[in-house]
Amino acid sequence: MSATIIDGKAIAETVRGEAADRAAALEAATGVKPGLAVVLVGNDPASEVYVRNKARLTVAAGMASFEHKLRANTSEADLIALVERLNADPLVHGILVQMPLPGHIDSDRVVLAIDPAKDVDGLTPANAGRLVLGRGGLVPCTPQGCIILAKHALGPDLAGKEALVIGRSILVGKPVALLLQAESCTVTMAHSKTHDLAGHCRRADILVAAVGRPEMVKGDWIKPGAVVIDVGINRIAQEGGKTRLVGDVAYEEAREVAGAITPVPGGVGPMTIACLLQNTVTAAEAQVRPGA
Ligand SMILES: Nc1nc2c(c(=O)[nH]1)N[C@@H](CN(C=O)c1ccc(C(=O)N[C@@H](CCC(=O)O)C(=O)O)cc1)CN2
Ligand SMILES: [Mg+2]
Repeated sequence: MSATIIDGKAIAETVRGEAADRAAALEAATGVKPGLAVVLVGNDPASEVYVRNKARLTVAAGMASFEHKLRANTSEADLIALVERLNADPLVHGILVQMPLPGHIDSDRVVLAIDPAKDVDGLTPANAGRLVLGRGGLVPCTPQGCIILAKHALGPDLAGKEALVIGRSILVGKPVALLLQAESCTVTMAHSKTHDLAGHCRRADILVAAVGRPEMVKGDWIKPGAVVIDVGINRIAQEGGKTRLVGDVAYEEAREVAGAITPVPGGVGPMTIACLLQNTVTAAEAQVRPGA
């Protein structure tokens, strides 16, 4: 049996369309155009591409985009001063500081400076706390994307499913585990110290791999019919000096066993920006109509 391929590109297009409709409705009703500020420090080539795509898709969704590109040697104090200016700017409803930051900057201190109402990455302690408590707030983008993709494969009710999350990062592993728990899944979090990872994988109806290790999850680790959500984006060298993108799952093997699987590229990645646009509209709506 060959798995259904979950088309993240097409699903992301639909989600971006919904964000564009909500942005247009907000502007028509209030005159306020949602605005997203993206801050990039340094010239990491992958980050430059992501930031460029964020700006392009923000404008395409009818929102305002503000790009701030800072030199790699920008001080932490200057970066925080920019974040504070963006917090106070009424045209900016969402602020995103592209990760990773250069090593001399403490990303925790920078994230802490972001107004939680504008924290469209959902990374501030206030929003992370709300997620733990199940009290709404802005939710990290990639984890939201993972849930949307899982529901495309399984339908809207994930209750009772065995879910395994490999990886415990603040950006993906921890929040996706909380979101799966909120969907009434039975959630296990695996990481580098987990014993018998393959055995845990074989019990999972939903497997989320977010570990950053190319093709680590093998086909024979997967429960037949499981939904596999591959968050990994690993660039590996090929013959002739070329590179190829692969996920954390050995795709060709896994698709023979899984019921549904996300490809890399074209799976989770496009959902990250689509959910960012949704969060930007959500943040703008809340700032324009507080308490609504
Ligand atoms: N502040 C943040 N920094 C980072 C985040 C984030 O959510 N917030 N996530 C990643 C990077 N990222 C967005 O910022 C991102 C990664 C990948 C994609 C994507 O569409 N990937 C494509 C493949 C792209 C390629 O060829 O390299 C895909 O998977 O199809 C979008 C956004 C880390 N930093
Ligand atoms: Mg650092």
